[in-house]
Amino acid sequence: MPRNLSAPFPDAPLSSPAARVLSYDWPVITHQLDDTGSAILPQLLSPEECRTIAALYSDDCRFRSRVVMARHGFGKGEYRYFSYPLPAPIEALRTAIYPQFADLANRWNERMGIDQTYPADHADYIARCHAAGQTRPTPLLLQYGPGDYNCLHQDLYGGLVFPIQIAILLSVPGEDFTGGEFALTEQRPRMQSRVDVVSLQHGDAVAFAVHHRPVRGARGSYRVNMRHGVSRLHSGNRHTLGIIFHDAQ
Ligand SMILES: O=C(O)CCC(=O)C(=O)O
Ligand SMILES: [Fe+2]
Repeated sequence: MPRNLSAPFPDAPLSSPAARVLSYDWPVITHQLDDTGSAILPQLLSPEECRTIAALYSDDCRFRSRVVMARHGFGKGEYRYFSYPLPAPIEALRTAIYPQFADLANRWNERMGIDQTYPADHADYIARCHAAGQTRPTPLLLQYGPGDYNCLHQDLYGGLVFPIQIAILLSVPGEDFTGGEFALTEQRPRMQSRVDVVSLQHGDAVAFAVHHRPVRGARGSYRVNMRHGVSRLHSGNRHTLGIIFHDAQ
């Protein structure tokens, strides 16, 4: 990787985002994710790291594409997909977080009868994605202004799907922006949909189900259909970093 791509992020192993990943209580987080469909990783990024990553938005050479949501009926606001090589801390987070969720992802697929398994290392999973033609990186930066919103959606980019993803709030709620709440919906068979609003603080990550998740019922597990989105911003600007673990076709 050319050195200048990682230049804004001097290596500081003990305080790096990837090292911080190891300090979370993963059994508690994965239990909560399994139980409710989402879990918060408090302060995954420091205020300084949030600002540095949000500022990448205007750096054209970091990205493979830009999507203006209104043009596609996706909402209002825009996002950009990073190109490979990813900025060092984003690559490091993706690599460090994936193994923490791989077991739960395998258990979910088993319970839902989905015939996809996940190796312990992200590099091995990405090699599978690439062999299946899913070669384009999916981590993205999103940018919202006043009145912007993100319609309920699922981040599916081909047949291979890692069932959990994360989004990190890079802006300060109540200060940089108002409104703009992260929302999850759960569509249950023969029942009305349920919504969860996940209140995030600056630097918090939310881990959530991408597509389906299993819910325990009286006769074993049943599958619910998940979507996520962002409610309308009332004022200000909001940036998020999305980390999706499968690559795109
Ligand atoms: O801006 C947000 O909070 C949602 C981002 C999102 O849709 C994603 O990361 O996939
Ligand atoms: Fe998304």
